[in-house]
Amino acid sequence: MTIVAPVTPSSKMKRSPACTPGGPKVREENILVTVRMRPLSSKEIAAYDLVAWDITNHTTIVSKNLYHERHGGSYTFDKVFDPTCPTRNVYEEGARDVALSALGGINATIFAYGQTSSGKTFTMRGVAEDAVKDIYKFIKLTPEREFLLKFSALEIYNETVVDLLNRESGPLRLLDDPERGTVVDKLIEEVVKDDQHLRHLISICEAQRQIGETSLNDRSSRSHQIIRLTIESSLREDSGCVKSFLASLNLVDLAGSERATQANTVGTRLKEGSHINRSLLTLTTVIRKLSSGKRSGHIPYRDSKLTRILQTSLGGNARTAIICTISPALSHVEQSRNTLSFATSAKEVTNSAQVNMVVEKKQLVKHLKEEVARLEAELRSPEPPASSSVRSLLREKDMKIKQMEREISELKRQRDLAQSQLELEKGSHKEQKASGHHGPSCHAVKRLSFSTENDLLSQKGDAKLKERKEKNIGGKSVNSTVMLVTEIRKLETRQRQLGEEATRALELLHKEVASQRIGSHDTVETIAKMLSEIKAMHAASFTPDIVCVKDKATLREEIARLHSQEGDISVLEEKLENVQRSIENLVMNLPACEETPESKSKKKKGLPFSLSNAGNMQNLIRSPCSTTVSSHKVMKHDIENRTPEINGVVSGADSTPRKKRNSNADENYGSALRENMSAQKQSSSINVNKMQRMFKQATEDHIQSIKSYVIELKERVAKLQYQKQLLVCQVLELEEVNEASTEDEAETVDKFSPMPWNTIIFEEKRKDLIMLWHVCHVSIVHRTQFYLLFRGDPCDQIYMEVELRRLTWLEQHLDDLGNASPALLGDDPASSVSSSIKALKQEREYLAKRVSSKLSVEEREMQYLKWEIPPEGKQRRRLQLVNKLWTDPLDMQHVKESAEVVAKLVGYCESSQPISKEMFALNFVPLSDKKTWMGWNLISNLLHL
Ligand SMILES: Nc1ncnc2c1ncn2[C@@H]1O[C@H](COP(=O)(O)OP(=O)(O)OP(=O)(O)O)[C@@H](O)[C@H]1O
Repeated sequence: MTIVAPVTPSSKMKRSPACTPGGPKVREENILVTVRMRPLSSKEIAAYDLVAWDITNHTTIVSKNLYHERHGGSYTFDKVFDPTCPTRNVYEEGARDVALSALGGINATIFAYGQTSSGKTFTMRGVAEDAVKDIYKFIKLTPEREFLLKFSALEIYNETVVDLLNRESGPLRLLDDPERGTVVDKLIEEVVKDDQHLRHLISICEAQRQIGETSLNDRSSRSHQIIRLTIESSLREDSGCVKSFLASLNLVDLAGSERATQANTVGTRLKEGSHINRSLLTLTTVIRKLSSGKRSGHIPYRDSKLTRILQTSLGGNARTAIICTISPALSHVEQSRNTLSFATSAKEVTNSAQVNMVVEKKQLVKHLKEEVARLEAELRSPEPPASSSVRSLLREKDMKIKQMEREISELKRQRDLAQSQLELEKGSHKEQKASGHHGPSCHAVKRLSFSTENDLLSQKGDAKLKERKEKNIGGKSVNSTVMLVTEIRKLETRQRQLGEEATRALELLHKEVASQRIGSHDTVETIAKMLSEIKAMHAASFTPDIVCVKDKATLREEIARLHSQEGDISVLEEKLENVQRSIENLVMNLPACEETPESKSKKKKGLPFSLSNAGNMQNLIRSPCSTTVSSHKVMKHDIENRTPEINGVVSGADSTPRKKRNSNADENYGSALRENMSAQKQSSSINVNKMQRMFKQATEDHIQSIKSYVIELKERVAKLQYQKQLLVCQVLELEEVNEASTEDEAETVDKFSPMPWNTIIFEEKRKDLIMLWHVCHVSIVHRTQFYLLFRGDPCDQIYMEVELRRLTWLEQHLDDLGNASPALLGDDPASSVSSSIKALKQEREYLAKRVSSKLSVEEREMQYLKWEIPPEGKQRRRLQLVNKLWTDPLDMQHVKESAEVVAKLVGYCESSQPISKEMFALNFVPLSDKKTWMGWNLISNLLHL
């Protein structure tokens, strides 16, 4: 067989290869998806199992639809291999092209996906063997290149990464490398000597891998295995090429998805199964998301170690082939269907593979040395290598440079001339000024402002002299301006040819002309500057009513500003309190006098914030109302309650009238006091009552004015505080959003961050929940009720989120317990995973007892048939039935049907009182009504571990 450079079948190419600027070619293509169906196993034959699938052609597989009510459908892939097909064919048509891409610098990944015992390991073993053969054949056929192969292998067992070449190194960490993506820390890489060595390394890994016996597979792989071959190749030394191809080939044998009941797993196997299913669920989710074109959205690569390590191979810089393996047996038809639907999604995923090039330092140094030597030799040789055309080109350039230099020096000369003329002119202006004559601009100003003076001058018979002088001065000015303008024109025509030097000269001349024409240029500039400063000051002193928040930085600045104002605010508040106290004192100490009912009501109305009305004041101060509205209210209030003569004085809310009003009030107050004193001193002919009224009036007015000022200030304080609160809230919200979007260890936060609720998100979250229920061995009654109650209504979101949070915590908790040493578990036997399983077992037994009472004979028979419960078996049929419920978290049909059966058994469907969603409220307190909610005791036991 001849090995040719790997190519992508043209049918698979989505786009013609694009050229990355300065980089390698990028090609976007779909994942290559093939399906392999193994023969019926001896066990299946012995159990008279039937073949449930037909392979109608090389690309299509169809369900035989033996259960007419549920099964059916046909699936098309890049290739479908029947049970008679040898692995060599599977490799050639489903993996070789991709595998050999690694030799040309393109990352490649081949993985086998399928149910347990479907033939993944069987297939991958053959694929690895064939790939090794082909790689070494290719190397042999490419003598011009030098190849360096490095081998590494790992397994992911119960979410722990282990080095298969060095098991003793313990669990390995995953690191994020900005360039290389996820990297397995301290994973050993062994340089491969030859094909025999490579085969040997692969066999070591096989021997090291976690294998366990399940009822479905005597040698079931309990871990995901990734064999990585890094291939670097460069042209041999004498070629002078410094770049090498560098790529990895990943051969991935996934652990199989399994139904706990079918695989009859308990204890360790069950825990393994949970982890396997979890990571496969993440893989499925990643593939589903990538296939639905949601590449820009969040792809949960980080939810499992498997997807983290394979990230590049899933929608990234790699070519990928997936071989999906299925069992032909009818007893596994649901799992096969799941595999096929995974394969269907995978077909839609596109990768953007590119050729990865590296520069070998050693080769680069060698290449540079050679280059230097060559140049040195050229220099030493008597005849310059440049051709005659190059020489003439150089001469031409030299001439041009010289010509430009000449032009520049000419321009410089002209500029100097213009400058010296200007100097001269300036000097003559000064002289004229000193001798009492005015320059043109000054003269013009004088003409405008003091035309009478000129009239006088002409009247004095000095007109001729003046005219001559004017002509002389003005003429000189005009001449020099014209000359300068001409210079500018000249320069402008040459400007295009002469770069910077001309531009600078031109600018200079422009300035000079400008200063000649506008004598007050500087003044204008100063004024403009002042204006802008004034504007800036205005803007700075203006505090916006509504703070426009654009980003977090703006917010932080705003908060800092408010913080800095806080000191002022507290001082202000203190002052306000003092003022308020003074006001209250004043009110208390008002001189006693007879009060008419009218004046009483006036007083009451006019003092809204006296002690008796303090509550009112609080309300006004706390509310974030608009200043204008409340101020307006107050002012209106003031005006309403002011005596006519004082109203006449007070006309507005600004400080000037206020001062005026205050001083008026002071005067009134003072005069009243004086009058009062003199009244006491003098005779009783003066009306004391009238005096007292005047005195009171003046005092009240004084108080009112202070009060309205105080109210205004307090409102401003309240408004500032409200603004600050608002900003702090906004910053917190922004920070939450930021944290949620950070793809880091805080992935869990992201998982629970609120996002727009739609059916797809609901379905995804529900799938996560179902898996978590399974992994945490949650009561199946609880699962049923939750499943049936929450069907995607937007208001269900909170319940889903809370349930997810709880279960994630619980899963973690159970995980920790699982990893803890017996000593750490303490004496309480209930604090373990096994107690949860036991509780679930008890629940199943309890439900099994209800099968006879809750299902009619016909219903029972139907269910037995549907759930494939044989008439005879070790266990009672009803327990067998219940044991089959809620056992496959990946199969949504199974979940739905399980929920329906459990609902019947607990009488959920009959219940006249619908279960309220609030019972799933934010705590796990067991409900007293066991009839409605019988699952709580079990789940609460679990959660109170
Ligand atoms: N195409 C095939 N032809 C013949 N026998 C096969 C084929 N595929 C698988 N088998 C046999 O089926 C059994 C299970 O296969 P294998 O161990 O490869 O399954 P698996 O999918 O890797 O299972 P697990 O996920 O449990 O590791 C093995 O005995 C294997 O030899």
